This record gives sequence, C-alpha cells and structure tokens, in this order.
Amino acid sequence: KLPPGPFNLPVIGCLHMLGSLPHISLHKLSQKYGDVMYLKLGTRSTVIISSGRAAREIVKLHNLKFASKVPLISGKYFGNDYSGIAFSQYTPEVKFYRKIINTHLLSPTKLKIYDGIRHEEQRRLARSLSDERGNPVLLRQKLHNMNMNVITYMLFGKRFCGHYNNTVNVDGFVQVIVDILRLAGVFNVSDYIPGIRWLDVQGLEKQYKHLMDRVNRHLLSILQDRRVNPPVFTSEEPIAFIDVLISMEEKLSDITIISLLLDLLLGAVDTSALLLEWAMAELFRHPVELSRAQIQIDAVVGKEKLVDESDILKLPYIDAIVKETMRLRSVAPLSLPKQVQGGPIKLSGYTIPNGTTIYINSYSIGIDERFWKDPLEFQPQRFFDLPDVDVFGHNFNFLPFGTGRRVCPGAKLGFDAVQIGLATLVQGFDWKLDAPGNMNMDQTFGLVCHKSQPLVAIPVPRLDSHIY
Ligand code: HEM
Repeated sequence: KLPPGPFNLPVIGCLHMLGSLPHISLHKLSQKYGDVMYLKLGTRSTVIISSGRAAREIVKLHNLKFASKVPLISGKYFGNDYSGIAFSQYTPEVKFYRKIINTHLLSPTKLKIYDGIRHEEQRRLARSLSDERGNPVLLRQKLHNMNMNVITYMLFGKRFCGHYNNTVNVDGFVQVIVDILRLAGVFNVSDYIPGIRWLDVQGLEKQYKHLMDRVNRHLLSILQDRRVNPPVFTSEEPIAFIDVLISMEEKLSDITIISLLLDLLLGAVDTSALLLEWAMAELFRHPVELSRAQIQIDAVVGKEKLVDESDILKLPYIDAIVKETMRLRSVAPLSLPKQVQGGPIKLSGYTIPNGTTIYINSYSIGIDERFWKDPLEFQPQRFFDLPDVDVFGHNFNFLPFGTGRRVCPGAKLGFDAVQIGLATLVQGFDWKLDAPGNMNMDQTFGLVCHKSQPLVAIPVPRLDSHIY
C-alpha cells in the first residue's frame, strides 16, 4: 500500500509540478495529499515527508535504512565519484570519514581551539564595516569572506580571503563554491529520466565538469604543496585538518582527501552567510525586533567592547532571532535526497519499497500550523515559550540541520557563526537601507536557498572607533 499522491504523467511523472521553488510546490501538494506523499519524479519513485511526526517515525524506526544518499549525477562529479561523504551512500567508509571529521575538526574541544580565529574574523568584519561607514555595502560578500576564512584556517591553516575591502576573492574560490551549491540544487532531468542522460538537455554535466576540474586542480595543488612543504608544528598553532588527513594517508587516497575538504567547504561557506543575510533582512522588516535585540546586547555587553562568544548564552533574543530565521527561511529545505536501502520500510501504515527516493521537507515542517502558531509570521519570541526546541535534529518539528545518521556535522560551528555574526552586526551598527521601501524577500532555490536580491545596506557605527 503506497502513500497517496498526485497523478503521475507517463515518463515525467510529477517533474513538471516542481516549478522554480520545489520545496514550496511540494509543500502545497502535501497539504492536499498528506504528510507522507508518494509521487514519481520522472521514473523515480519518491516519497515526500512533510511533518515532524513522520520524520520522527522514519528516523526512530528506520535510521539505517534511511541513511544513504541517492547517487545523483551531480554527486558523481561534486563528490569525485562519491568518494567523500556529502553525496555518498552510507558505507563503512562514510561512517569512518564522519568520525574523523567529528573527532579531529568539529568536536567541542577542537572548536574551542579555533575560538581565537573566529573572534579575529568577527573583528575584521566589524572593522571593515566601520571603515565603510555611510556607504552601501553588499553584506553577503563580506559574510562569505568571513566564513571562508574561518573554515580555510581550520582546514588549511591559512585564510583564503586576505582583504575584506578587496572585491576580488582569491582565485574566485568563494564563487566556485557558491556555483557548485547552486548547480547541485538544480533538479537534473537525467537523474529522473536516465534514458535521456546522453542529451544533457540542461547542459548541467558540462558545467559540473568544468567547475570540478578547477576545484580539483586547486585542492590537489594545495595538498601536494603541503606534502612538499610540511608545516612546522608549534604548540601555539593548531594542527590544520589537511595535515590530520595527510597523516592518515594509508587509509585515505588523495581523491578522498580532496573530496572531504570540498564537502566541508561546501557545507560551511554559503549556509551561515545566507542565513545571516536572511536574518538581517527580517530585522530590517521588523525594526522593533532589531531594537529589542540591540537593547538586550547593550544591557548585557555594554558599548565598551565588541560582543564575543562568551556573551552569547546571555543573549536569548539573538538566539531566538536566529532560530526564527532558520524556521521561516529554511536555507536547505530539501537537502540531498536519501534512498531506502536494505529492504522496504513501513511508514505511517504505508509500505515504502526498497530503492525509493525520500525527501524530508524541512520547510513544510517549519511552518506546520499543528505545531507553530501563526507560522508565517516572524515572531522570535515564540522560542521563549519553547525552551526545549533545539536546532540539532533532536526535535523533529524543527530540522534546519537535518536529522538521523546524516545530520549536519557542522551544526554547532554554523549555528554559533550565525549567532555571533548577527550579534556583531546588531551591536556594532545602526543600519540604513540603500533602497528603502518594501524589502524584496524572493528566494532562489538551490542546495542552499538564498535571497534572490542580495541585501545592500549602509552601516552606521554605534561604538567608539577604537572598539572595532
Ligand atoms: C548554519 C549553517 C548550516 C546549515 C543550515 C547546514 C545545513 C545542513 C543540512 C540540512 C544538511 C543535510 C542533513 C541531512 O541530510 O539530514 C547538512 C549536511 C552537511 N553539512 Fe551542514 N549546515 C550548516 C553548516 C555546516 C558547516 C559549518 C559545515 C562544516 C564545517 C557543514 C558540513 C556539512 C556536511 C559535510 C554535510 C554532509 C553530511 C553527510 O552527508 O553525512 N555544514 N548541512
């Protein structure tokens, strides 16, 4: 017994219904057909999960059978033949790679070691905005650079973006990362109608290949250079993650090493920057919330120093604004699809056959009115009444970082980056809009959904200049 769903056309199934914002189209369909909905995307049997209850059921009862990603064509390129983690099935190797990352890069102890670099990047951001006082600033670019520098320092022991005022990023590397994420989010018709793959009707494979040639060349040359010129380890400098990977080279091929590095760059650079941009856009539309947040920061931190990570626990308003932004502006609403493996599963009374593609729509879950009151309103205070709702995949009514075995390994780093970034922008500056009026909140779909019109705003420093 399959779950209910819309009528499937021959060959294309329901592909034509996805439109330019598939998470919203699928949400609308789920309101008609239910939280567990069956449809065909091309020839691919697909189930869409649109409620926390059903997400909980699949993770609690079928964690292992629901842990593999669908081997998409984009993943073949961007994952170098599925040799990293983000695009791969759930194999013992992937389990091992996740463990290496969790232990040697993203454990609480390791993250603590990088406090200093995060703080320095936050300061650089504040200083560069203060230098540009009174001028319109393209916020997204600065936020990308900040995130890029933090993650490249953790991965390679050096910052990639040297000057915040310089509009050219090193080798356009940020742009390549962003382009990969945009392309990885495009539904490639050949994944769903394999018979026409040779035509590459959307011209996607050509673009995947072009981007990956660049990325692989770049990462491989960093890796080779690192081998030829190994760093001198000192007690002050933390060991970069690339050196940890090199030290495991009997177990990790070069291709695996660069694929893991790429997975981490893809995960870290765009997500937090775009969330922060959405959060600022929401605050510009809700100036009362902005001034409440400012009042709280002034009361807790004062104006004699820049807010730092140790203050964040005392700033529940910032915490609530970030969560509310993640709920309403889910940046990775469908993430990469999973595939049932190891036999059929029972879900909500239906039988889902082995091999079925599964999407959890975290956008639907975030605006489910059975759990969220006035779900389309931006109301950060709602989180004061929901102290147990965390973001890390344990509360199934709120899954901004996914859930289960493939939950985002960088969730803590990403969440903290958005919190401290937001607190800095709110404490450090009053903001004017370059083009006042109704803010355009249109979004563009991708693996990471972003604001279609980048936010341009004018920072007006609120603190004495020596503080920045
Ligand atoms: C606010 C920022 C972030 C958001 C919203 C976010 C969101 C997500 C989501 C929704 C997934 C898919 C989970 C699933 O399939 O169930 C994911 C996976 C992943 N994320 Fe993040 N992420 C963020 C930050 C980061 C950071 C900072 C890193 C790395 C340092 C990272 C690395 C990854 C990786 C490697 C995966 C793939 C995991 C796997 O396939 O096993 N993410 N992320």
